[in-house]
Amino acid sequence: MTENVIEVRGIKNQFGRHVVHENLDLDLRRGEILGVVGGSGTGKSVLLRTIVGLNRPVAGTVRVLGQDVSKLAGPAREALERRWGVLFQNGALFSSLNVRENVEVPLRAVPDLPPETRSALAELKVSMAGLPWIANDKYPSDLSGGMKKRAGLARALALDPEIVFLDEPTAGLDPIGADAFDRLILELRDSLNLSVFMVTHDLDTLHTCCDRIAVLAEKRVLTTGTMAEMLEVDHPWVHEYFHGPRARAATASDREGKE
Ligand SMILES: Nc1ncnc2c1ncn2[C@@H]1O[C@H](COP(=O)(O)OP(=O)(O)OP(=O)(O)O)[C@@H](O)[C@H]1O
Repeated sequence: MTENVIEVRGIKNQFGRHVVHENLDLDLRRGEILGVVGGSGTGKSVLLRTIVGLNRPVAGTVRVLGQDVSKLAGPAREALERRWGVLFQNGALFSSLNVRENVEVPLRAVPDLPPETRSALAELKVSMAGLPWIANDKYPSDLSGGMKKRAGLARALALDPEIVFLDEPTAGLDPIGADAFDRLILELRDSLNLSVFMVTHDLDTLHTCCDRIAVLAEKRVLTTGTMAEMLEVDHPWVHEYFHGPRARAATASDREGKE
């Protein structure tokens, strides 16, 4: 049986009187790339933040790698956090640090790691994220959007995580850059045995990368399944999303790519 690395059960998120999630359930299976989609404001980012413990839900539980996130504190909590990496939407790099130093930030939590080893490990992750050697010494302001994403990804990979969270990784990238990023995610998943939770609006990414898709609507995960299964879902938003003009273009380009 496939092991779940994330189990979200009965989550409720509410800000003031605004209920964002109610009774939301979701699983991430080990080794899969799960694409999380939904209309603007359906709470995709809030869900990601809830799973990594940056947002405390009003009700429900989140288990990551078998542990209840809300019940952990101190060193146990830090130990669990070291088993995942997050790429936030804009890369969330420290502007005063160069790329190598940004990637070194999570590595500073590792006790007794000599500075030269830390630096070498950071450079390895930078290269795994597909950046050239010279990028190590560049500051975020000198990087293109695609390079910033890759630097953010290198930092997410710094501690050899089992799970990677990606918040709209291809947003703002041109189609060629987005396609290259999709392929990088696939390669890294395969070579590092990652499980990937990816919030995305990008239909090409869903086609190229995702094993399963979860649709957020009506305050919960309305449905999950493969792309083929999504095409059969009889719900107005899901139908419009997966059968609309952009979906047709993505399907066509996917087919061309495979010919
Ligand atoms: N800290 C907060 N305080 C109050 N409201 C919040 C907070 N965080 C999120 N929200 C609200 O929760 C809702 C969901 O936000 P979220 O950013 O998760 O949506 P999303 O699905 O990721 O949207 P988009 O696709 O536009 O990025 C929005 O209405 C947002 O205003």
